[in-house]
Amino acid sequence: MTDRNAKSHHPGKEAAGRAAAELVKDGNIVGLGTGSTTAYAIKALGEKVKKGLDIRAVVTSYQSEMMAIQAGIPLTSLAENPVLDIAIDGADEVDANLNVVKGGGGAHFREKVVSLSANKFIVVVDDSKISDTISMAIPLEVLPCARELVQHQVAQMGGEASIRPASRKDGPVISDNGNFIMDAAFGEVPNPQEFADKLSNVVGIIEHGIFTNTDKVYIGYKDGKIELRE
Ligand SMILES: O=C[C@H](O)[C@H](O)[C@H](O)COP(=O)(O)O
Repeated sequence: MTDRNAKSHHPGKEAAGRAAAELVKDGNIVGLGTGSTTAYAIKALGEKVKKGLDIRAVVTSYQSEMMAIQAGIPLTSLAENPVLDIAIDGADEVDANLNVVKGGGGAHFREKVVSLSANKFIVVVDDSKISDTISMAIPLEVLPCARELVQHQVAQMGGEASIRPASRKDGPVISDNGNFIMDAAFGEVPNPQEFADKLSNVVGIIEHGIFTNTDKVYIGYKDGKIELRE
């Protein structure tokens, strides 16, 4: 997993984020994901809004809310706009069939709600996120009182779920929705759709980090070049 607190400029992430921002059209309602790569898309959209682009955005976290406000992007909600034209978001791992794993920042629940509300779901990553097959531990948002039950059910599926420790406080990472974030290691996940369905049946998991609804992925490289997969 990348260093989430790294503040240094990342040309690959910037190239991918800016490329996705180019897809946004005047009048669009836009879903804004969370994380360091989406941050570049939010910045680029803010620059376009200052030049007259008329959009409204639905955020996926306190982080993207703060970034959008700072960038001057007008906000709306799914209550007011249940169907979004486009959602742009980062990912932690992308497989050869554009299945992605998200939730390295614990925001995948609202990110999934927003991505499934959008007509187009665009993923932005740097090339370090690409792999043939999903193999990272899958982030889970878990109801706190169900943590032991979730660990037990994940073990029955052949995995091992652990509570994600917070880095600047004692105890677990608490999501923006007030739940625990756990990470479940299963090794390689060769059939993400089937596996996602199984995880959705685990009682106590509010949402898992496997997304199978990606339309396009922009991959940014260190030299600023971009690759589009769709
Ligand atoms: O929970 C966090 C989100 O799913 C992020 O979009 C994902 O972790 C990728 O973040 P980054 O672009 O910072 O690597």
